[in-house]
Amino acid sequence: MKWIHVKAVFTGNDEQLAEELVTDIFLSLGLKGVVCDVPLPPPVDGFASDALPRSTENAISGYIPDSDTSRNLLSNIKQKSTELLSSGVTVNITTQLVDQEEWADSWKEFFFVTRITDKIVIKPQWREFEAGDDDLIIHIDPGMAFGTGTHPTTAMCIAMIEETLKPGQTFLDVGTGSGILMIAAALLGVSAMAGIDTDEVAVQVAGDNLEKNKVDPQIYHLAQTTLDQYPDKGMGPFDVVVANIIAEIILEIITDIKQWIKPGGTAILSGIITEKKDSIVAKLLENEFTVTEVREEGEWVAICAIFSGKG
Ligand SMILES: C[S@@+](CC[C@H](N)C(=O)[O-])C[C@H]1O[C@@H](n2cnc3c(N)ncnc32)[C@H](O)[C@@H]1O
Repeated sequence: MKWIHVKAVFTGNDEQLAEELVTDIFLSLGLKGVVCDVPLPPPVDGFASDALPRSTENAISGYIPDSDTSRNLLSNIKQKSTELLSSGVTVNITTQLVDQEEWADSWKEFFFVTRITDKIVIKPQWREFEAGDDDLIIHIDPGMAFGTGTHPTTAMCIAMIEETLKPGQTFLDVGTGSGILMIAAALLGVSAMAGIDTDEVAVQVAGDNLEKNKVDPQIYHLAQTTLDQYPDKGMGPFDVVVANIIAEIILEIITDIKQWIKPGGTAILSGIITEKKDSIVAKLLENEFTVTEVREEGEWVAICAIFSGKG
């Protein structure tokens, strides 16, 4: 099936009002997949700065089916957009014909089979891969959640988990995203694990991915929560606690991690930019952790630390 991709580039003295008015036209006329693409502030701590380029113009886009009625619908969109001139909003509409598959799956062409360590390989569902005898395969569909495994912060976490986690140990993933680190932990023989995220969608996507990877639901618990609110489900304290979140949040939760890690347990902290490394190390030392490794890749730092306190 073919769709018409309709894009409205707009300008206005009050850009927020302009955005609302143009979005309203798209939604009221029933366009599908409406996306707002406006210049945003730079990503926090550079997360995803290497992903898609940030927009330089204000645009709303959406899709209408390519059918007999699409010409009428298009002229309706154009007319309503012209009427916005009286509110000081100028809109320029352009269209492009696309295939349904092209629309739904366009991002997938950028996601390949990726070997993270000698053992662990990440395989998107739609790619072919012939696994070796010792390969551990993570099947992943990130959907709307962070965590394809190709980001250096995730890749460093996976490598550190592989080096740290022993079969039969317990694992906590703070900020689980797509659930990718929990799947790695399951492949490495974890006996029980918990994953939490503040984002409802992430918790849902993580659940789907754990199921796709056939992880036994008896061994894990997922929750939408912060660590300080995490209800004890009888799994903790944990042998290994991972948090791949931005440095500001890691700084805040180190005292909570202390409550959930076993004495002698390992914390793996990632998502830290170089400038924030020293503040994280200092906070760990203040909280009875011994830093055993600082790994760096480009501007990203991952830290491994052993908890030497009583918990
Ligand atoms: C960078 S992603 C990491 C995803 C995945 N663990 C990985 O390594 O690829 C960080 C995740 O942490 C979640 N998050 C942010 N702040 C949080 C908090 N205070 N507590 C728990 N999760 C949080 C976000 O919603 C996001 O899914």
